[in-house]
Amino acid sequence: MVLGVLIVACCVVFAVWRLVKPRSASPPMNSEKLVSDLSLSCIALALWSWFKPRSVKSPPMYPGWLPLIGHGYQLMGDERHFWKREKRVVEFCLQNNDLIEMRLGSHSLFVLTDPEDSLTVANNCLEKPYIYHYADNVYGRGLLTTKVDIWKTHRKLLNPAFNPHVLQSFVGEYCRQAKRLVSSLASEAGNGPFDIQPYLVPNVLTTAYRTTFGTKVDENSETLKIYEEATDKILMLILERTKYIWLHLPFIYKLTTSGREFDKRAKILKDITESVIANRKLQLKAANQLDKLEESTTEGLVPLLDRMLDLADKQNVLNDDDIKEHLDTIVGAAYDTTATALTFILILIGSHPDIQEKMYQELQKVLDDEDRDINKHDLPQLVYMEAVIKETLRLYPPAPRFARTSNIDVKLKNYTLPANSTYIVSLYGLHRHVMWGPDKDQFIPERWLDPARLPKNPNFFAAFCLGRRNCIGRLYGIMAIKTTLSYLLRHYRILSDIEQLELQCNVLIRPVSGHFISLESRV
Ligand code: HEM
Repeated sequence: MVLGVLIVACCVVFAVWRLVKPRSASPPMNSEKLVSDLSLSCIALALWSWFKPRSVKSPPMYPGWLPLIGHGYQLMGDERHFWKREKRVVEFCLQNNDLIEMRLGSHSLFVLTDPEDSLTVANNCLEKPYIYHYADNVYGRGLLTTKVDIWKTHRKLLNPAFNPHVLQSFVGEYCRQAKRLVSSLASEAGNGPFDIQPYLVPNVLTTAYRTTFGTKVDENSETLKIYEEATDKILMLILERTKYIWLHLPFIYKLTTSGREFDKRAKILKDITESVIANRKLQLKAANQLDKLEESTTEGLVPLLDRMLDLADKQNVLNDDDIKEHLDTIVGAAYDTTATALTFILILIGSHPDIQEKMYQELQKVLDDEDRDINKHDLPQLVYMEAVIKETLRLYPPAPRFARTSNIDVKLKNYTLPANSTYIVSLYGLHRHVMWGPDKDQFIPERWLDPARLPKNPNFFAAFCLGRRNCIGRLYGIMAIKTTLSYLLRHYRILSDIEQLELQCNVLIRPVSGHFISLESRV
């Protein structure tokens, strides 16, 4: 170790001296020298990262790390490869006392699957690490990525916009979109397996867009398509940047095609959202509606944009940029997660006809066998359906991990982790932990109806994240999913085969293809 430190120190001193030594009397530096200096610096860095002293009591290191790049090279490849790799890391973590170390470049990442340690990290490390800030010029001020001091104030301001009373006013919109989905799927019924994701994504996006922006947009609208494509591409580019460490440096990223593409797509989102905000302001001003907002009943849909404009108007707390980035974050965080959750639910109930039948019977009972719209009173009564949703999200949490950082050391059960590291809590791993019992890998919705079959702490169901910085849209998501499922189940029998399920991961995990879902008309 001492030898290592000495070698590194000598190399660094030599490299620095060669780079900075006065050259007035010497000939101009030629490219050969420059290359040799740079190579020397790289070797020094490599040696440093190789010999860098690890604390005596460090968690086990995931196998295969290399100097300079750490484990970065293992993440390269397509989205299937990425998920296979992540799953292997999680399995290694579960087998090694639920805490391991990895390196991205020379930066330490600690992967956790221990329930108590995960909760400690979730509650005490509220700051998001640098990888989240790759999204800064799109979502920077939004709740998901913003700095913790801003987050604390803004989360308090926005929490009321997601309370049950407000969300109940969205049920009419959830129904409208669910009915549209049912009719657009009619052509697939009885025609064998098909990919359902392309139906679900624009449908849920329309719901999210309308409840957030309030504009009358339908799912075939050109704006919505452009918005969806831009959001999709942005999420893909963020993941690409995370995987390839040379793209981490902002000045290099700016020069790449990906960097330019990112800026282009960010501008598209910005232009769409800014114009929606400006139009809405004009409309509301003309109708003098901001004043009437507080009197609004649960029946009328008051979009989140109006609530934010109201906050800006009355309390002068949010400016237009804040509002824009909050809205884009909410739509971005809402639609793909919810559509992916729905896809997994359909695959699972399509593979378990008995469970699907129980859901259908419960639904018919709640609706008194009537062919009527779902309302806000029906949703809480769909208890078995909620168990199915939770059990699906336990086995396949669409966002399979979250990351945090802290500028102070973090004390866990068996280790104290150094400040400024990145902590990755694997929600997928947490949900496959032995605390769920010997049947942890099986799909058993009934476990949610029997507290004895659940972990003692209900927070260990973490599909919507853990601790204080959890998902603000949890209830929104569950209500939208329940409404959509209610309409689908009443019209169709779903068939699928879980054995064929293969996963891939960009930011979310999702089926490689939804080709194995088929529908049979119930009427
Ligand atoms: C099944 C659906 C959903 C799942 C599985 C889900 C999951 C999550 C997870 C795991 C996080 C933490 C992410 C992180 O820290 O990296 C999160 C945060 C967030 N989600 Fe969701 N989400 C869902 C639906 C929604 C919906 C419908 C909305 C909005 C309408 C939403 C808005 C947000 C926002 C704004 C955050 C950031 C919260 C903060 O930091 O204060 N999500 N979600």
